[in-house]
Amino acid sequence: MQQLRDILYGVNLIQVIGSTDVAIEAIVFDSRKATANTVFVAIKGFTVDGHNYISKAIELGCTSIICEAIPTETSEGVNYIQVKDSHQALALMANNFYDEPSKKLTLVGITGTNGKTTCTTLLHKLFTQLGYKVGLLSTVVNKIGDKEIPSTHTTPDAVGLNALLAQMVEEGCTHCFMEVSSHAIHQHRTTGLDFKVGGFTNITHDHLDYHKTFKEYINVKKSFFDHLSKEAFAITNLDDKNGAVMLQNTKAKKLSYSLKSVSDFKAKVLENQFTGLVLNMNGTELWSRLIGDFNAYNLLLVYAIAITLEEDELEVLTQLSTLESVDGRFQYTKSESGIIAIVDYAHTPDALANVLGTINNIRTKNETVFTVVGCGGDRDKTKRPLMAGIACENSDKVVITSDNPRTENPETIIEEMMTGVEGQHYKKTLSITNRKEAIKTAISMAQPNDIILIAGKGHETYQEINGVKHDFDDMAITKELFKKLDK
Ligand SMILES: CC(=O)N[C@H]1[C@@H](OP(=O)(O)OP(=O)(O)OC[C@H]2O[C@@H](n3ccc(=O)[nH]c3=O)[C@H](O)[C@@H]2O)O[C@H](CO)[C@@H](O)[C@@H]1O[C@H](C)C(=O)N[C@@H](C)C(=O)N[C@H](CCC(=O)O)C(=O)O
Ligand SMILES: Nc1ncnc2c1ncn2[C@@H]1O[C@H](COP(=O)(O)OP(=O)(O)OP(=O)(O)O)[C@@H](O)[C@H]1O
Ligand SMILES: N[C@H](CCC[C@H](N)C(=O)O)C(=O)O
Ligand SMILES: [Mg+2]
Repeated sequence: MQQLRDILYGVNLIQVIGSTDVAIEAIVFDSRKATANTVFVAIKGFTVDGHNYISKAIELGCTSIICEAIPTETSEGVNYIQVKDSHQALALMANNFYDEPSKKLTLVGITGTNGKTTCTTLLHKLFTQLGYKVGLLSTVVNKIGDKEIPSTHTTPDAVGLNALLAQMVEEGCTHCFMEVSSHAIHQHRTTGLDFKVGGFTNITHDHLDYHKTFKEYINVKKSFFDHLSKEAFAITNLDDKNGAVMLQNTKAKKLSYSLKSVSDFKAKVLENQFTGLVLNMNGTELWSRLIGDFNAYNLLLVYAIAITLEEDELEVLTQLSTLESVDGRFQYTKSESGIIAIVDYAHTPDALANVLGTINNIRTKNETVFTVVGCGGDRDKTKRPLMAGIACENSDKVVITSDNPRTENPETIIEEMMTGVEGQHYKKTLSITNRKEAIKTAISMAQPNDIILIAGKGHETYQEINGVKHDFDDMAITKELFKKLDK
């Protein structure tokens, strides 16, 4: 049990009605989880206002409420603490409640539109191989050492986040590598954390449903660096148009990486094939199994962070060259007959164009490029025709199929995708609703050296149809089909 007054340390208080001398067992921000020994933080959300649920929390026995506005009718025996910003209060309280776990390990945060999962996962693998027990907070999975904890968000909520960091500390982790999403920065999920390193990958148009303008999206990402301490390191990508802007107002020690301009950490792509990359990494040759130009940036940022954290350069380079691709991120496999398959999580028009751009960059012009792609149900419908159009423009043959139909009719989704296929592209397009059949068909049509991109589901291990998650793993299915083919 902790005293409420102690966990309010650093929070901008406006007024206290009642007392802060109360023992607290947990912080909750969902009234449904409130009990007698919890403090309920009322948050104005996008769907509802948590302030409307204060009375519900009290009904469940809660006697301490943090809010931005004191209710007009207050209850006897309840402590109301008015704060300027509930989101911020929640994060600072969570930090205090768990005794500032971020200060007890080396916390590294990666932000940017693309590459966060890849870089944090590579860092987790690298530091594990360097002999440390380390934590990972990512879109795909959270990890404490090798122990996996399912992940629901790219960046967990402030309470869950500090709880996981505390668990990492307790279980002996020396470092934690985490993805910092723009939503998380905006919602103060990472406020108050003591980052030792902040890394920036890149920024392109994304999440504009949330951030409204690109300028606002840039400013939100930049505010992560604005809040780093002067003891921290901020590492940016100078090849990104907005890379320098990110560090404009940071107090942290500024570092940069680039493939194209003068910077603290430099790399050059010497070879870029489906078998991997050969890079000149700050003067030393490095072979990597990761594929595509963009992975040169990811490897360079990972290297820069390891060197900044004073790891031995030779050891870092040796271990880096053993790392394999991250699940569902440009993941490569090849049949015995020589058909290449790439599984990638690209589920937006921009990501699909990027992945196909990378494939077309590496291919020699003799092979056929197949794309197997679908779009998720109950999600943005405007992307459907765009993704089909992009698949057709950038590949030789396209199999339009299902992703996670969720509650929608998969055939309707496919029809909507097909509206984006222009007349001259019809003859290269097939539609097969069953995703496994679609992959099988592409494989049956492919010749040795042809390339099949299976896009949209990446690391996902299920296909959600009408509320039921059926086992489904693009890579496992592809390998199984390859095996049958090779028999
Ligand atoms: C848009 C967004 O980020 N929404 C997040 C937000 O939800 P919200 O604002 O809609 O919450 P709300 O339903 O209006 O409720 C407001 C408050 O009232 C409370 N409430 C509600 C009902 C009730 O009976 N009692 C009660 O107390 C809620 O617990 C909440 O505190 O706050 C919730 C609680 O923390 C989050 O779970 C939720 O994430 C949703 C599920 C989500 O999908 N978020 C995505 C967009 C997201 O965060 N993505 C990024 C990465 C994206 C990427 O890079 O691809 C991520 O970091 O995962
Ligand atoms: N540095 C990069 N630049 C551009 N594209 C990248 C980069 N790294 C990975 N990608 C591609 O972008 C997609 C997303 O990669 P990744 O999952 O690492 O990014 P993320 O930032 O974690 O995304 P999310 O917002 O989904 O969490 C993948 O399709 C991958 O192939
Ligand atoms: N986390 C995102 C990714 C979707 C990936 C794609 N496979 C789909 O189901 O649409 C979402 O749920 O919108
Ligand atoms: Mg991610």
